[in-house]
Amino acid sequence: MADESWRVPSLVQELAATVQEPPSRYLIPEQDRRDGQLAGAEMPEPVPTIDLQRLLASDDDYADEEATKLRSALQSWGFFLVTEHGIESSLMDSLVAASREFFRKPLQEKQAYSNLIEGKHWQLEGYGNEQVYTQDQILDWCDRLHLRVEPEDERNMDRWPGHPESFRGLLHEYSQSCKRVKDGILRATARLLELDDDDGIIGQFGDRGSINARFNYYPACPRPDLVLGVSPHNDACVLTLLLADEHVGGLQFHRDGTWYCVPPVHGRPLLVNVGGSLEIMSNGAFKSPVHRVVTNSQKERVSLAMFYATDLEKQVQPIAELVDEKHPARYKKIKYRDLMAAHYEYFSRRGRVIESLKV
Ligand SMILES: O=C(O)CCC(=O)C(=O)O
Ligand SMILES: [Fe+2]
Repeated sequence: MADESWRVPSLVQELAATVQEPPSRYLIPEQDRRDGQLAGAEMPEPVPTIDLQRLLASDDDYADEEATKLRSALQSWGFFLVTEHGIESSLMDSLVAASREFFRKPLQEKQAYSNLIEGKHWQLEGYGNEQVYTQDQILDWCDRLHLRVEPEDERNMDRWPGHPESFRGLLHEYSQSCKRVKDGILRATARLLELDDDDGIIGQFGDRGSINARFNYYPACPRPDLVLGVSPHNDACVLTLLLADEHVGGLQFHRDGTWYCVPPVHGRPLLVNVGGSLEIMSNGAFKSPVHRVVTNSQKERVSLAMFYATDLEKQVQPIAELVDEKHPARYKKIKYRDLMAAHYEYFSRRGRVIESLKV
């Protein structure tokens, strides 16, 4: 039988502890690292910042002012910070601390939550790496813990770390708190598109809209000039709420041919970005930004992305109210289940599925 061991690379945390140089499978193409390209540029303006309390205020003046900022952020960068989101920073701190504690556990303990069935068949959920499709796929300098949080009855509790003991409760509580933030932003976004308030974008999720939590763990890398923590991609979901590392930067967004660095921010704002599903639903009014993560040689980095997406069986397509003779659909429709599958396959060869859906 053919040797398929390339499908199961080592965990990056183990590599980081043992190698002087990243193995060749992690090295990005020469042309992508020439001239210090990985360093990225400073943003030409501060990261757009939306005050959620003002955005949702009953006082129209405040809300209008914030909505104008939201429109501008959505149309320019496709991402923004949300402050005054109402989530206790102590809850965020505790969850981040619990996830760090998990990643620091001995390998054997973490392997109990592996994303490999019988040590070889990859699945999305659990602790491990990205799916490896081909032998020449360039691998990311990152381990992750991916958990389905909603629908609640589809939680695979055997993949949720039991240690530290607080982990499960904290993730549950955090996901409940994030929902209000996500709903508030989507309502305001629907208003910008002049969609019906009640149905708007939220109505597009279907009965079994999903939340997936992804804890990313980037060990320090001996050669950050040669690898990426996460390869360029845009998220496939509707909206992502990212809790980024407070102290260690690395996230970069692509705009007009330049990579821009997002500096680490204190005070626990959430970084929100438009997912590919929302780009399709808005018929291209809002673009899903391409982003990547670079590593550094000094410090590990941890982030938590919450991906809000539709029911897997739901067709993702331009919202009917936004399409007419003058504004034809600019994207083909696709079932979310198929979009997800294509997303990961395209990602593995550094492509973007959304490009293939443009009419
Ligand atoms: O770690 C980050 O800051 C971003 C991670 C990311 O883009 C993702 O998980 O989709
Ligand atoms: Fe992402």
